[in-house]
Amino acid sequence: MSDGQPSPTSGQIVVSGLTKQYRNVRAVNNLSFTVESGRVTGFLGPNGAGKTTTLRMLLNLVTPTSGTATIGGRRYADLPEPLRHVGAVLEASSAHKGRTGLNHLRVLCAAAGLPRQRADEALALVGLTPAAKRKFKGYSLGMKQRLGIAAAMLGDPKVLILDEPANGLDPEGIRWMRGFLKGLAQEGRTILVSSHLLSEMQLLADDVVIIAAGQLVRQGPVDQVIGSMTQGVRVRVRTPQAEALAAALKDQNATVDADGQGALLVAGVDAATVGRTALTAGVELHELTTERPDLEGVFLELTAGKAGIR
Ligand SMILES: Nc1ncnc2c1ncn2[C@@H]1O[C@H](COP(=O)(O)OP(=O)(O)OP(=O)(O)O)[C@@H](O)[C@H]1O
Repeated sequence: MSDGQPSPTSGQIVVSGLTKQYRNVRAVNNLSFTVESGRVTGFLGPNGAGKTTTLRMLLNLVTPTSGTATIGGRRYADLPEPLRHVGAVLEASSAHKGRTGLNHLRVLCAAAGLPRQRADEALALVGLTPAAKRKFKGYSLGMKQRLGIAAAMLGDPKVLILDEPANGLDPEGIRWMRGFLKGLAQEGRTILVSSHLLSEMQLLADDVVIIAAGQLVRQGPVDQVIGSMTQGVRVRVRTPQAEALAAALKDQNATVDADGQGALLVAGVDAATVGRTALTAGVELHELTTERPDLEGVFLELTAGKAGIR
């Protein structure tokens, strides 16, 4: 759009100054972030950080104490036909035990005024067609998760919001989920996924929003968030003249450790400085690599001291 405003059909999520005060706990505290279309955004935080409360406010299931949360510029409550805009899976799907997966979805279609064939289409989308006529009580946890996603996809929404969708899934289920969500993002949809499985987020998410104790800690593309961390960044260097190089680097106030496999790990200076120091000292280099911490390390560092139990 030329004026830069999100249109009602856009899938941009904007959370602005969002706060939820329960009697004794400020579950969410002046939280602001944006989630863009065409990307998978990981919503991360330790237990009790306020992720579920934020998602519930986004979906009008919890009333904010202050602040706003909008999807395509509108609050969820103001969306016409919200199921056609936003699909959500907040907990493992529940359905009438004796009902088949297909019938469960048909009931939801009828209630939402959606065409009946959307039930078959949504089942096919999540690969559950072979189990369409089986009763829900016989579904595995993975199948229940897929059925929950099928229900969220009934309205062919532009925005999909999932709370811990990988919980309880086996590696094959997690792999399927990753491919499925990435595919939806490639179609231009907005995918917001909460998780505490950081290693999974590193494989799945394009962007991350990290919160702790109800507040924003960091937001941005996964690579940038990891790259912005200076602590934990080290330079791995291999040289036949380790002692000479270590001495020259220590003169630059770098910290130098042996990695036990014949290389040096240098902290406190960047790779360019290590290379220049080696050149000046007449030291031959066989390897010079910058090592960044993974998302797990970044997450622990960013949320350190912000206890999850409040
Ligand atoms: N209805 C409620 N009444 C009182 N306190 C609540 C309520 N819902 C959540 N809280 C508190 O708000 C804080 C945030 O909870 P929330 O469930 O949003 O966190 P979370 O990040 O989703 O955690 P988890 O990863 O453990 O699910 C917690 O301290 C929780 O105990």
